[in-house]
Amino acid sequence: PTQQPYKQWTLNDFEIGRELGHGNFGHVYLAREKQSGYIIALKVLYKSEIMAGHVERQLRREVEIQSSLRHPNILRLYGYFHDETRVFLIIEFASKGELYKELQTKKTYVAQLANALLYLHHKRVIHRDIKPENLLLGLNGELKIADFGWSVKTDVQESRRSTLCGTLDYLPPEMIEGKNHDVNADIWSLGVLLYEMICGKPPFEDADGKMETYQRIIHVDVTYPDFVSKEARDLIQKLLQYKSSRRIPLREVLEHPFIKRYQHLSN
Ligand SMILES: Nc1ncnc2c1ncn2[C@@H]1O[C@H](COP(=O)(O)OP(=O)(O)OP(=O)(O)O)[C@@H](O)[C@H]1O
Ligand SMILES: O=C(O)c1cc(-c2cccc(F)c2)nc2ccccc12
Ligand SMILES: [Mg+2]
Repeated sequence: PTQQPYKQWTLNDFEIGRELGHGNFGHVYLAREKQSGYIIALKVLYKSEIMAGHVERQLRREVEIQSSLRHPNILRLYGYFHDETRVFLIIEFASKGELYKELQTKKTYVAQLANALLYLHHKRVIHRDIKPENLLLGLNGELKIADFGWSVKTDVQESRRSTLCGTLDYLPPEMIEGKNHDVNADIWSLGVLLYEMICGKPPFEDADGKMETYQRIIHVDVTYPDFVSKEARDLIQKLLQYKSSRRIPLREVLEHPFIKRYQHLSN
C-alpha cells in the first residue's frame, strides 16, 4: 500500500480521558491513540466558536507554526483533523501540567524559556503570548512553550492586526500601543515572567483595571520589593526596557549571574 505522508486521523482512533484544562476556545482532553497506545493531549475546538471569534486564520497559523517546530522545550503538535462541527489538535501531553501552578522561583525555567526563545527567534517566529498559563511542564519538569495561537513568522517587523484579548500583563509597550514589534517582544514577556516568579505577581498587575495596567506598562512603572536580590533586579531591568532594541539579548540572559549562579545545581 502507498505510504501515506500524513495519516488521516479520526476521533475513532482515540480513547478520550479526563479534561486537562480549557482556555478561551479549546477544551483539552487526555487521550490514548488506540493502535499504538500513545498518550497525547487532544485539543477540541468548535467550528462555530472559531467562526464567531473570527480566529480561523489564527488557528491555521497556530497549527502550521507549532507543527513545524522541533525543540525539547517546545510542545509538539503532532497533527490535526476535523469533523462536521469540531477541529481536533493532536498535541504532546505535558504530564506535569501548567507552570502557572508551580510559580516558585525556578532559575532553570528562565534558562529553558530563554533557550526555547533563542530557537524560535532563530526560526524567525515570535510567540507573542508568553505567559505562565502557556508554559507547560514535561515529564522531568522541563518547560514547554505551548499555545502558538498568537505566534507569527516574521522576516520584517510585524504590527498587530487582530484585537488583543485576555490579560495585558505580559505584553510589551509596543504591542499594547499597536506599534511595530519584533522578536524582542518575547524578551519583554520573559522579564515580566521572571519578575512574577520572584515576586509572586506580575509587575504591572491590573491594579484597578486595564487602563491602569496600560499606563504602568508604557511608563515601565516597576517597583521591586526589598527581598528582590541585586542580580535579579539587574536582569529584570535589562529585560523590561521600553525600547525593544535596548533589551538584553537572550545569549546574555543565559550568561547573567542571576541565571549562571544556579545552573550547576540544576544540571
Ligand atoms: N499538551 C497539554 N498537556 C497538558 N495540559 C495541557 C496541554 N494543553 C493544554 N493543557 C491544559 O489546558 C489549558 C488550556 O490549553 P490551551 O492554552 O492550549 O487552550 P487555549 O484555548 O489556547 O487557551 P487560551 O487561548 O486562553 O490560551 C492549559 O492552560 C493547560 O492547563
Ligand atoms: O470546515 C472546515 O474546512 C474547517 C477546517 C478548519 C481547520 C482544519 C484543519 C486545521 C485547522 F487549524 C482548522 N477550521 C475550521 C474553522 C471553522 C469552520 C470550518 C473549519
Ligand atoms: Mg492557553
